[in-house]
Amino acid sequence: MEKTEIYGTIGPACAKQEILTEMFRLGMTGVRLNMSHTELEKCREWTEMVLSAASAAGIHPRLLIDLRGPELRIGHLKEPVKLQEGKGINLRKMEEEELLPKVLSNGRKNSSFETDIPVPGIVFPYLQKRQEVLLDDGKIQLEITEISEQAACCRIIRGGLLQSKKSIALPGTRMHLPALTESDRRNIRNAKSHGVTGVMQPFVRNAQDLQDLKQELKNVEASDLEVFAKIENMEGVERLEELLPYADQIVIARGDLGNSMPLWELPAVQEEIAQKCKKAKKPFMVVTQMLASMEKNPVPTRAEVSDIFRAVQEGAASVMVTGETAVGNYPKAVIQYLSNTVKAAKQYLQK
Ligand SMILES: Nc1ncnc2c1ncn2[C@@H]1O[C@H](COP(=O)(O)OP(=O)(O)O)[C@@H](O)[C@H]1O
Ligand SMILES: C=C(OP(=O)(O)O)C(=O)O
Repeated sequence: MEKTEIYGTIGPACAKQEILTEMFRLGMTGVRLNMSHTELEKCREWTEMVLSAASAAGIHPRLLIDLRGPELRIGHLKEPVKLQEGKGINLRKMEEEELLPKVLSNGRKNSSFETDIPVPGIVFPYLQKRQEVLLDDGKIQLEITEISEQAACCRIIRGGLLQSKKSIALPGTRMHLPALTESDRRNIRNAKSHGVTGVMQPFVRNAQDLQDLKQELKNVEASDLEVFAKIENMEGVERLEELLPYADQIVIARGDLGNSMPLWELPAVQEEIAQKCKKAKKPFMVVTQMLASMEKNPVPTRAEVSDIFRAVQEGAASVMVTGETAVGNYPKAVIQYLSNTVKAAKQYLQK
Protein backbone atom coordinates (compact mmCIF):
# COMPACT_ATOMS: atom_id res chain seq x y z
CA MET A 1 0.00 0.00 0.00
CA GLU A 2 1.19 3.52 -0.80
CA LYS A 3 2.16 5.90 1.97
CA THR A 4 -0.68 8.17 3.18
CA GLU A 5 0.29 11.81 3.63
CA ILE A 6 -0.93 13.38 6.88
CA TYR A 7 -1.58 17.12 6.68
CA GLY A 8 -2.32 19.65 9.40
CA THR A 9 -3.42 23.25 8.82
CA ILE A 10 -1.21 25.85 10.45
CA GLY A 11 -2.94 28.55 12.50
CA PRO A 12 -2.58 30.40 15.79
CA ALA A 13 -3.08 27.21 17.85
CA CYS A 14 -0.06 25.33 16.51
CA ALA A 15 2.31 27.99 15.13
CA LYS A 16 5.00 27.33 17.69
CA GLN A 17 8.27 25.58 17.02
CA GLU A 18 7.89 22.94 19.73
CA ILE A 19 4.27 22.15 18.87
CA LEU A 20 5.01 21.79 15.14
CA THR A 21 8.10 19.65 15.83
CA GLU A 22 6.02 17.33 17.99
CA MET A 23 3.28 17.19 15.33
CA PHE A 24 5.88 16.08 12.76
CA ARG A 25 7.25 13.50 15.21
CA LEU A 26 3.74 12.18 15.73
CA GLY A 27 3.28 11.50 12.02
CA MET A 28 2.41 14.76 10.25
CA THR A 29 4.08 14.82 6.83
CA GLY A 30 2.80 18.13 5.48
CA VAL A 31 1.29 21.48 6.37
CA ARG A 32 -1.42 23.54 4.70
CA LEU A 33 -1.38 27.31 4.91
CA ASN A 34 -4.82 28.76 4.20
CA MET A 35 -4.45 31.95 2.15
CA SER A 36 -8.05 32.95 2.93
CA HIS A 37 -6.74 34.40 6.17
CA THR A 38 -3.38 35.83 5.20
CA GLU A 39 -0.85 36.64 2.45
CA LEU A 40 2.24 34.50 1.96
CA GLU A 41 4.60 37.47 2.23
CA LYS A 42 3.37 37.98 5.81
CA CYS A 43 4.05 34.34 6.73
CA ARG A 44 7.85 34.14 6.62
CA GLU A 45 8.03 33.35 10.32
CA TRP A 46 5.51 30.53 9.97
CA THR A 47 6.98 28.97 6.83
CA GLU A 48 10.49 29.03 8.32
CA MET A 49 9.12 27.49 11.51
CA VAL A 50 7.46 24.68 9.54
CA LEU A 51 10.70 23.89 7.70
CA SER A 52 12.86 23.94 10.82
CA ALA A 53 10.34 21.93 12.90
CA ALA A 54 10.21 19.30 10.15
CA SER A 55 13.96 19.19 9.95
CA ALA A 56 14.19 18.74 13.75
CA ALA A 57 11.83 15.77 13.38
CA GLY A 58 13.77 14.38 10.40
CA ILE A 59 10.98 14.99 7.88
CA HIS A 60 11.06 16.50 4.39
CA PRO A 61 7.71 18.26 4.65
CA ARG A 62 5.11 19.05 2.06
CA LEU A 63 3.99 22.65 2.34
CA LEU A 64 0.77 23.57 0.55
CA ILE A 65 -0.75 26.98 0.04
CA ASP A 66 -4.52 26.91 -0.27
CA LEU A 67 -5.36 29.83 -2.54
CA ARG A 68 -8.10 32.23 -1.58
CA GLY A 69 -9.68 32.30 -5.04
CA PRO A 70 -12.44 34.76 -5.81
CA GLU A 71 -13.50 35.66 -2.31
CA LEU A 72 -16.98 34.43 -1.49
CA ARG A 73 -16.83 35.55 2.13
CA ILE A 74 -18.04 38.68 3.82
CA GLY A 75 -15.40 41.12 5.08
CA HIS A 76 -14.36 42.03 8.60
CA LEU A 77 -16.92 43.11 11.15
CA LYS A 78 -15.95 45.27 14.11
CA GLU A 79 -17.81 42.78 16.25
CA PRO A 80 -20.24 39.91 15.61
CA VAL A 81 -23.64 41.20 14.43
CA LYS A 82 -26.90 39.82 15.75
CA LEU A 83 -29.31 39.47 12.83
CA GLN A 84 -32.93 39.28 13.90
CA GLU A 85 -35.61 37.59 11.84
CA GLY A 86 -37.97 40.11 10.19
CA LYS A 87 -35.58 43.05 10.58
CA GLY A 88 -33.53 44.70 7.80
CA ILE A 89 -29.79 44.78 7.08
CA ASN A 90 -27.66 46.26 4.31
CA LEU A 91 -25.01 44.51 2.24
CA ARG A 92 -22.28 46.97 1.28
CA LYS A 93 -19.89 46.55 -1.66
CA MET A 94 -16.38 46.35 -0.27
CA GLU A 95 -13.12 47.43 -1.80
CA GLU A 96 -10.21 45.06 -2.68
CA GLU A 97 -8.02 46.35 0.19
CA GLU A 98 -10.71 45.40 2.70
CA LEU A 99 -10.29 41.72 1.82
CA LEU A 100 -7.46 41.24 4.29
CA PRO A 101 -7.51 41.74 8.04
CA LYS A 102 -5.54 44.79 9.08
CA VAL A 103 -3.79 43.75 12.26
CA LEU A 104 -3.07 46.64 14.59
CA SER A 105 0.10 46.81 16.67
CA ASN A 106 -1.88 45.63 19.70
CA GLY A 107 -2.89 42.52 17.74
CA ARG A 108 -6.56 43.52 17.34
CA LYS A 109 -8.16 43.60 13.94
CA ASN A 110 -9.00 46.94 12.38
CA SER A 111 -12.17 47.48 10.38
CA SER A 112 -14.11 50.30 8.81
CA PHE A 113 -17.37 48.42 9.37
CA GLU A 114 -20.13 50.17 11.30
CA THR A 115 -23.59 48.77 10.61
CA ASP A 116 -23.58 47.22 7.12
CA ILE A 117 -22.23 43.85 6.06
CA PRO A 118 -19.24 44.22 3.71
CA VAL A 119 -19.60 41.94 0.68
CA PRO A 120 -17.03 41.32 -2.11
CA GLY A 121 -17.54 43.53 -5.17
CA ILE A 122 -17.47 40.50 -7.49
CA VAL A 123 -20.78 39.31 -6.02
CA PHE A 124 -22.60 42.59 -6.71
CA PRO A 125 -23.39 42.13 -10.42
CA TYR A 126 -25.31 38.96 -9.50
CA LEU A 127 -27.53 40.53 -6.83
CA GLN A 128 -31.13 41.28 -7.70
CA LYS A 129 -34.40 42.10 -5.99
CA ARG A 130 -36.09 39.18 -4.15
CA GLN A 131 -32.93 37.11 -4.39
CA GLU A 132 -32.00 34.74 -1.58
CA VAL A 133 -28.60 35.28 0.07
CA LEU A 134 -27.10 32.68 2.42
CA LEU A 135 -24.45 33.59 5.00
CA ASP A 136 -22.27 31.39 7.19
CA ASP A 137 -22.82 28.14 5.30
CA GLY A 138 -26.56 28.71 5.09
CA LYS A 139 -27.16 29.34 8.79
CA ILE A 140 -28.39 32.87 8.01
CA GLN A 141 -30.83 33.62 5.20
CA LEU A 142 -31.61 37.04 3.70
CA GLU A 143 -33.84 38.29 0.92
CA ILE A 144 -32.92 41.35 -1.11
CA THR A 145 -35.62 44.05 -1.08
CA GLU A 146 -33.81 46.99 -2.75
CA ILE A 147 -30.63 47.16 -4.77
CA SER A 148 -28.28 49.95 -5.87
CA GLU A 149 -24.73 49.94 -7.26
CA GLN A 150 -23.02 50.09 -3.88
CA ALA A 151 -25.53 48.47 -1.51
CA ALA A 152 -28.37 45.99 -1.21
CA CYS A 153 -31.12 46.24 1.43
CA CYS A 154 -32.22 42.88 2.75
CA ARG A 155 -34.89 41.38 4.95
CA ILE A 156 -33.63 38.82 7.45
CA ILE A 157 -35.50 35.57 6.86
CA ARG A 158 -33.46 33.36 9.22
CA GLY A 159 -31.38 35.24 11.77
CA GLY A 160 -28.32 34.40 13.85
CA LEU A 161 -25.04 35.78 15.10
CA LEU A 162 -22.88 36.74 12.13
CA GLN A 163 -19.09 36.82 12.52
CA SER A 164 -16.36 38.20 10.25
CA LYS A 165 -15.24 36.38 7.08
CA LYS A 166 -18.15 33.93 6.96
CA SER A 167 -19.22 32.50 3.61
CA ILE A 168 -21.74 34.17 1.32
CA ALA A 169 -23.68 32.18 -1.28
CA LEU A 170 -26.35 33.00 -3.85
CA PRO A 171 -28.30 29.76 -4.34
CA GLY A 172 -29.05 28.94 -7.95
CA THR A 173 -26.66 31.57 -9.34
CA ARG A 174 -23.64 30.42 -11.33
CA MET A 175 -21.17 33.25 -11.02
CA HIS A 176 -18.56 33.79 -13.71
CA LEU A 177 -15.57 34.41 -11.52
CA PRO A 178 -11.92 34.50 -12.54
CA ALA A 179 -9.90 31.43 -11.51
CA LEU A 180 -7.11 33.48 -9.94
CA THR A 181 -7.18 36.84 -8.19
CA GLU A 182 -4.35 39.35 -7.78
CA SER A 183 -3.75 38.01 -4.28
CA ASP A 184 -3.48 34.44 -5.62
CA ARG A 185 -0.95 35.56 -8.23
CA ARG A 186 1.15 37.31 -5.57
CA ASN A 187 1.13 34.19 -3.39
CA ILE A 188 2.06 31.95 -6.32
CA ARG A 189 4.94 34.31 -7.16
CA ASN A 190 6.26 34.04 -3.60
CA ALA A 191 5.64 30.32 -3.19
CA LYS A 192 9.04 28.87 -4.07
CA SER A 193 10.96 31.29 -1.88
CA HIS A 194 8.93 29.99 1.11
CA GLY A 195 9.59 26.31 0.43
CA VAL A 196 6.04 25.67 -0.81
CA THR A 197 5.71 22.29 -2.56
CA GLY A 198 2.11 22.45 -3.78
CA VAL A 199 -0.81 24.75 -4.52
CA MET A 200 -4.44 24.01 -3.70
CA GLN A 201 -6.92 25.69 -6.04
CA PRO A 202 -10.37 26.27 -4.51
CA PHE A 203 -13.74 25.76 -6.23
CA VAL A 204 -12.26 24.25 -9.39
CA ARG A 205 -15.05 24.27 -11.99
CA ASN A 206 -13.39 23.09 -15.19
CA ALA A 207 -10.10 22.22 -16.89
CA GLN A 208 -9.57 25.87 -17.83
CA ASP A 209 -9.30 26.86 -14.13
CA LEU A 210 -6.44 24.38 -13.69
CA GLN A 211 -4.83 25.38 -16.96
CA ASP A 212 -4.85 29.02 -15.78
CA LEU A 213 -3.12 27.96 -12.56
CA LYS A 214 -0.57 25.88 -14.44
CA GLN A 215 0.16 28.76 -16.80
CA GLU A 216 0.68 31.09 -13.84
CA LEU A 217 3.06 28.55 -12.23
CA LYS A 218 4.95 28.37 -15.52
CA ASN A 219 5.14 32.18 -15.74
CA VAL A 220 6.98 32.29 -12.40
CA GLU A 221 9.11 29.19 -13.06
CA ALA A 222 7.25 27.15 -10.48
CA SER A 223 5.90 24.36 -12.69
CA ASP A 224 7.41 21.79 -10.35
CA LEU A 225 4.84 22.68 -7.65
CA GLU A 226 2.10 20.10 -7.31
CA VAL A 227 -1.45 21.12 -8.22
CA PHE A 228 -4.26 20.11 -5.86
CA ALA A 229 -7.74 20.61 -7.35
CA LYS A 230 -10.34 21.26 -4.64
CA ILE A 231 -13.75 19.88 -5.49
CA GLU A 232 -16.10 22.14 -3.53
CA ASN A 233 -19.34 22.29 -5.51
CA MET A 234 -21.43 20.29 -7.96
CA GLU A 235 -19.76 21.91 -10.97
CA GLY A 236 -16.48 20.34 -9.86
CA VAL A 237 -18.14 16.97 -9.22
CA GLU A 238 -19.89 16.95 -12.59
CA ARG A 239 -16.70 17.82 -14.50
CA LEU A 240 -14.25 15.70 -12.51
CA GLU A 241 -13.12 13.61 -15.49
CA GLU A 242 -11.98 16.66 -17.46
CA LEU A 243 -9.98 17.91 -14.44
CA LEU A 244 -8.05 14.72 -13.82
CA PRO A 245 -5.26 15.23 -16.39
CA TYR A 246 -4.42 18.69 -15.01
CA ALA A 247 -4.27 17.89 -11.31
CA ASP A 248 -1.61 16.02 -9.34
CA GLN A 249 -4.18 15.36 -6.67
CA ILE A 250 -7.96 15.77 -6.34
CA VAL A 251 -9.17 17.18 -3.03
CA ILE A 252 -12.56 16.10 -1.69
CA ALA A 253 -13.12 19.37 0.21
CA ARG A 254 -16.10 18.30 2.26
CA GLY A 255 -16.60 21.64 4.01
CA ASP A 256 -17.87 23.58 1.04
CA LEU A 257 -18.89 20.50 -0.93
CA GLY A 258 -21.25 19.59 1.91
CA ASN A 259 -22.95 22.98 1.52
CA SER A 260 -23.88 22.32 -2.07
CA MET A 261 -26.18 19.34 -1.38
CA PRO A 262 -28.28 17.90 1.43
CA LEU A 263 -25.65 16.65 3.87
CA TRP A 264 -26.88 13.05 3.76
CA GLU A 265 -25.85 12.91 0.11
CA LEU A 266 -22.23 13.85 0.84
CA PRO A 267 -20.89 10.36 1.71
CA ALA A 268 -22.06 8.96 -1.62
CA VAL A 269 -20.53 11.89 -3.51
CA GLN A 270 -17.25 11.33 -1.64
CA GLU A 271 -17.36 7.67 -2.63
CA GLU A 272 -18.15 8.55 -6.26
CA ILE A 273 -15.19 10.95 -6.49
CA ALA A 274 -12.89 8.42 -4.80
CA GLN A 275 -13.94 5.67 -7.24
CA LYS A 276 -13.42 7.88 -10.29
CA CYS A 277 -9.97 8.91 -9.03
CA LYS A 278 -9.02 5.31 -8.34
CA LYS A 279 -10.13 4.23 -11.78
CA ALA A 280 -7.99 6.97 -13.33
CA LYS A 281 -5.11 6.21 -10.92
CA LYS A 282 -5.28 9.81 -9.69
CA PRO A 283 -4.30 10.35 -6.04
CA PHE A 284 -6.95 12.07 -3.92
CA MET A 285 -7.19 13.77 -0.55
CA VAL A 286 -10.03 13.68 1.99
CA VAL A 287 -10.36 16.80 4.15
CA THR A 288 -12.57 18.61 6.67
CA GLN A 289 -14.13 17.63 9.97
CA MET A 290 -12.13 14.41 10.21
CA LEU A 291 -11.61 15.12 13.91
CA ALA A 292 -13.83 18.20 14.35
CA SER A 293 -14.82 17.40 17.94
CA MET A 294 -11.14 17.58 18.90
CA GLU A 295 -11.19 21.37 18.47
CA LYS A 296 -12.71 21.26 21.97
CA ASN A 297 -12.10 17.72 23.27
CA PRO A 298 -8.87 15.74 23.79
CA VAL A 299 -10.42 12.50 22.47
CA PRO A 300 -12.28 12.06 19.14
CA THR A 301 -15.66 10.42 18.66
CA ARG A 302 -15.95 6.82 17.42
CA ALA A 303 -17.61 8.19 14.29
CA GLU A 304 -14.58 10.38 13.55
CA VAL A 305 -12.02 7.58 13.73
CA SER A 306 -14.34 5.49 11.54
CA ASP A 307 -14.40 8.34 9.01
CA ILE A 308 -10.58 8.28 8.86
CA PHE A 309 -10.61 4.49 8.46
CA ARG A 310 -13.07 4.86 5.61
CA ALA A 311 -10.88 7.42 3.80
CA VAL A 312 -7.94 4.98 3.97
CA GLN A 313 -10.17 2.12 2.82
CA GLU A 314 -11.34 4.22 -0.15
CA GLY A 315 -7.66 4.67 -1.08
CA ALA A 316 -6.98 8.30 -0.09
CA ALA A 317 -3.39 9.36 -0.80
CA SER A 318 -3.71 12.16 1.77
CA VAL A 319 -5.88 13.12 4.70
CA MET A 320 -6.00 16.60 6.13
CA VAL A 321 -7.33 18.39 9.20
CA THR A 322 -8.17 22.12 9.20
CA GLY A 323 -9.53 23.98 12.24
CA GLU A 324 -8.55 21.05 14.49
CA THR A 325 -4.89 22.08 14.32
CA ALA A 326 -5.32 25.75 13.25
CA VAL A 327 -7.49 26.91 16.13
CA GLY A 328 -8.25 23.78 18.20
CA ASN A 329 -7.14 23.13 21.77
CA TYR A 330 -5.29 19.86 21.08
CA PRO A 331 -3.27 20.12 17.82
CA LYS A 332 -0.72 17.48 18.88
CA ALA A 333 -3.35 14.95 19.97
CA VAL A 334 -5.20 15.56 16.69
CA ILE A 335 -2.15 14.48 14.68
CA GLN A 336 -1.58 11.53 17.00
CA TYR A 337 -5.15 10.25 16.49
CA LEU A 338 -5.09 10.98 12.76
CA SER A 339 -1.76 9.30 12.17
CA ASN A 340 -2.40 6.30 14.42
CA THR A 341 -5.85 5.70 12.95
CA VAL A 342 -4.41 5.80 9.43
CA LYS A 343 -1.67 3.37 10.49
CA ALA A 344 -4.12 0.98 12.14
CA ALA A 345 -6.40 1.09 9.10
CA LYS A 346 -3.53 0.27 6.76
CA GLN A 347 -2.36 -2.57 8.92
CA TYR A 348 -5.86 -4.03 8.92
CA LEU A 349 -6.33 -3.59 5.17
CA GLN A 350 -2.97 -5.21 4.41
CA LYS A 351 -3.85 -8.35 6.35
N1 LIG B 1 -3.25 31.66 8.35
C1 LIG B 1 -4.13 31.84 9.35
N2 LIG B 1 -4.03 32.90 10.17
C2 LIG B 1 -4.91 33.09 11.17
N3 LIG B 1 -5.94 32.25 11.44
C3 LIG B 1 -6.08 31.18 10.66
C4 LIG B 1 -5.18 30.90 9.59
N4 LIG B 1 -5.58 29.76 8.98
C5 LIG B 1 -6.66 29.33 9.65
N5 LIG B 1 -6.97 30.19 10.66
C6 LIG B 1 -8.09 30.07 11.61
O1 LIG B 1 -8.46 28.71 11.70
C7 LIG B 1 -9.83 28.53 11.31
C8 LIG B 1 -10.00 27.18 10.64
O2 LIG B 1 -9.13 27.07 9.53
P1 LIG B 1 -9.68 26.65 8.10
O3 LIG B 1 -10.60 25.50 8.24
O4 LIG B 1 -8.51 26.50 7.21
O5 LIG B 1 -10.46 27.97 7.69
P2 LIG B 1 -11.87 28.26 7.02
O6 LIG B 1 -12.85 27.23 7.48
O7 LIG B 1 -12.17 29.64 7.48
O8 LIG B 1 -11.59 28.16 5.54
C9 LIG B 1 -10.13 29.74 10.44
O9 LIG B 1 -11.50 30.03 10.38
C10 LIG B 1 -9.31 30.82 11.12
O10 LIG B 1 -10.00 31.31 12.25
C1 LIG C 1 -10.88 22.53 3.11
C2 LIG C 1 -11.93 23.22 2.71
O1 LIG C 1 -11.79 24.54 2.34
P1 LIG C 1 -11.94 25.81 3.30
O2 LIG C 1 -11.21 25.53 4.60
O3 LIG C 1 -11.32 26.92 2.53
O4 LIG C 1 -13.40 25.99 3.54
C3 LIG C 1 -13.26 22.59 2.55
O5 LIG C 1 -14.17 23.27 2.03
O6 LIG C 1 -13.42 21.42 2.93
